[in-house]
Amino acid sequence: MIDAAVSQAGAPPLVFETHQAGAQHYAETGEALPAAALEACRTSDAILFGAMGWPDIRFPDGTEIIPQLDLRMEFGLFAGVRPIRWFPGLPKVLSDPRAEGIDFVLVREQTEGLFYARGRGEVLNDQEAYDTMQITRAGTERVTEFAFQLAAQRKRRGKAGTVTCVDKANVFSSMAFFRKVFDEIAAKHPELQKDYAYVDALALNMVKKPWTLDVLVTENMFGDILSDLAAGLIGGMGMAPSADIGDTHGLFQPAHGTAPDIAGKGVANPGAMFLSGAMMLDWLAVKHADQRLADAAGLIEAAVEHSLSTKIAVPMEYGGSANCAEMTRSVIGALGAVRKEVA
Ligand SMILES: NC(=O)c1ccc[n+]([C@@H]2O[C@H](COP(=O)([O-])OP(=O)(O)OC[C@H]3O[C@@H](n4cnc5c(N)ncnc54)[C@H](O)[C@@H]3O)[C@@H](O)[C@H]2O)c1
Ligand SMILES: CC(C)[C@H](C(=O)O)[C@@H](O)C(=O)O
Ligand SMILES: [Mg+2]
Repeated sequence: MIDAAVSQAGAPPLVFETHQAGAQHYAETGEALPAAALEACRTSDAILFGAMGWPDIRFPDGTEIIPQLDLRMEFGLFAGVRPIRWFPGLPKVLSDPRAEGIDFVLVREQTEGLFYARGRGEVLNDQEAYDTMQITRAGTERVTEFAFQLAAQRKRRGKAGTVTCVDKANVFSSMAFFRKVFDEIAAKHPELQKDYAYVDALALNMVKKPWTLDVLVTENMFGDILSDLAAGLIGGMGMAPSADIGDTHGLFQPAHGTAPDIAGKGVANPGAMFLSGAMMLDWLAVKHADQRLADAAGLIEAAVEHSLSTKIAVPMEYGGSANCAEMTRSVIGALGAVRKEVA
């Protein structure tokens, strides 16, 4: 898919190197993220990551295999960028016609928050267990600044230019601190708007009036939960891409997991993987100042939309009959059609 789009956009071919990692690889070899794979991630221009978690990440001996969390920490991938957009052909989960205007981006802090507790949690005894939330000034500043930069880009494309701080500042000191730092960063962007929402109320409004949302910035665990809720607004995880962005590295992966309930049947919707690939090309286009890579990203997005809107292939996830291979063929086939439209 990516090769075809890159070629049709007239960009030089990307060089792919494939490495194994994850829970299944660990079960087979005793290694979760081999040194060569980690080194390849470090030295590559970008990391395209499959969904991980086969069928669970926790092994009977207590070992946890979550290479994506390791990579977020290793490369400081602090911004989890999770866009949600409705386009024709996606299920209309909400009956309100304004739901066709759903187009927002969740920016999830990914190096601290409640995930700080990973590997540090304590089960004191059979009655008590603790996990600690960490919010730092540096961590909050960089993710909030990222969210404002993103809102500025979106404003140039006609969006509202509003960043909403999603927290629980009414109860937790750590979250009140998150909001305070958010405010300081917001003050540096007077041309953009800021807003606040408690995470519980935001969850309500994400379902009641998601078309009012633009850019959301939030703590790690809240972002994890809200990004699945958000995907539900467009029919499920199958069109929910994700980009994990740091100062030097970018990792691109669908927001969904390994879908054990349907695994092995060939029925998964590959859309989130395609759109994650498009996010990677967009990011590489900026990194290399090469518009052709952005064009390739645009072709993939347009081909996914064309394939769905013309109902050439309706994924099983949405009650249609197209399996993963058929969806893939349909979207690759649509690349040619959309290129002619663009030309
Ligand atoms: N980014 C990741 O790698 C990631 C994300 C979430 C979960 N996981 C891991 O994946 C495993 C399964 O987790 P889970 O079941 O809670 O979440 P999941 O995202 O794998 O699945 C949730 C639901 O969405 C459906 N679904 C997901 N992707 C789909 C697709 N492409 N097409 C159609 N339907 C799709 C599944 O069938 C399931 O009903 C766990 O080990 C978990 O830790 C990994
Ligand atoms: C699998 C899990 C560790 C991961 C997370 O919690 O970040 C996933 O749910 C995600 O959304 O990327
Ligand atoms: Mg998740």
